[in-house]
Amino acid sequence: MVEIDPSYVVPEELRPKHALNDEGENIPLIDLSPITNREFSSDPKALQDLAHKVGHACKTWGFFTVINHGVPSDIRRKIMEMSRKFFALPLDEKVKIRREDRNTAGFHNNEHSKDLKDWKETFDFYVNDGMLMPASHEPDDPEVVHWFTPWPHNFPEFRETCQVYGRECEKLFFNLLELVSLSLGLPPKRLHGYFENQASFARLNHYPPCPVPDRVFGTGEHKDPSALTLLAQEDIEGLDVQRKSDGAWVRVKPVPDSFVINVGDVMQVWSNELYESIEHRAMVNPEKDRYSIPIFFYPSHDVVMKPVDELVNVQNPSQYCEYKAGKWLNLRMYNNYKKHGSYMKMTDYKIEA
Ligand SMILES: O=C(O)CCC(=O)C(=O)O
Ligand SMILES: [Fe+2]
Repeated sequence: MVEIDPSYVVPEELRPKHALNDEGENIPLIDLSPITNREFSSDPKALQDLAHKVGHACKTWGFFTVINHGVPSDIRRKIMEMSRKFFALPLDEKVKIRREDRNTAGFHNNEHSKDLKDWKETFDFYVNDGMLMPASHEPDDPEVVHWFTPWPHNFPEFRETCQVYGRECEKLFFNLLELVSLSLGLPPKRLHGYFENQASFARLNHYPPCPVPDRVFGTGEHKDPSALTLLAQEDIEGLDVQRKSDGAWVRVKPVPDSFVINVGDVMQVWSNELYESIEHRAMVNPEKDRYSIPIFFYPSHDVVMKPVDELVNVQNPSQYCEYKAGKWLNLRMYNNYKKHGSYMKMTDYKIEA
């Protein structure tokens, strides 16, 4: 048997169960051309239909794939190319821009999900570089600091491409946010203000081939902290999603030039659990390098997270304690990094029934 570094090996009882193939009738595929091909408001019926599809996908799966989304394919191809080039740099170059304790931007090859090392290397960058974040997760500490991305030296094309890609995905994100808001019966721009000084970040993931793919996770089973995540993957599959109806793991079939969208923890709170953040993971394979790029759209640090008022009433009381968005992200990063038990969950902030 091939031996690998034991810190990657998943204990027998937690070994990933094989995922079912997504045969098309599973994770919803949504064509966004009604909003990308014309003015958003020009056809209210098409818009409502689309919002309905998005709402149904959020409720039943928490995941859906979008096509005709408006993000130019050449920009997407370009960032995948830059990602390959970056990870092909010598390790001693990459570690010069290694991520620090809380400020997670930069290179990392030691990612833990639930106390295990993930079989991957990553580079994180902020969509709004230099954004404000709380200095610590302590609720009473008022200090805020700027978080910057440590960009690789002498590689301006990499930085430019990442920044342009972030801006393009942001447009798609705001379109999706309108659809999600409409699907919840809210005004289309009801949630936009929460992203004025957004703490969103993108992650380039590189999963090298693994001789024992059934004994490791590329990215361990987890939920995203975001409001929504937009994930670009290529034709090498590996993303598995836990089906809400029966808990089975389902492999997401890569659709060319699509994005996989998922509901994150913040949306779960805003929607007072009408929509749930769903567990997912990435698996690796024995022969091929796999690259993926999630962007986690996250609100401004000073936004107080709680279910939106319109969705709370006597029949549906708020299920969550109020918590500052930046404090929560900071706490989750801190706990992940320090390897304190399993990762932070939004459900830790549920109001006891
Ligand atoms: O690589 C993938 O397909 C998924 C990665 C992921 O879920 C994450 O980085 O949060
Ligand atoms: Fe994720």
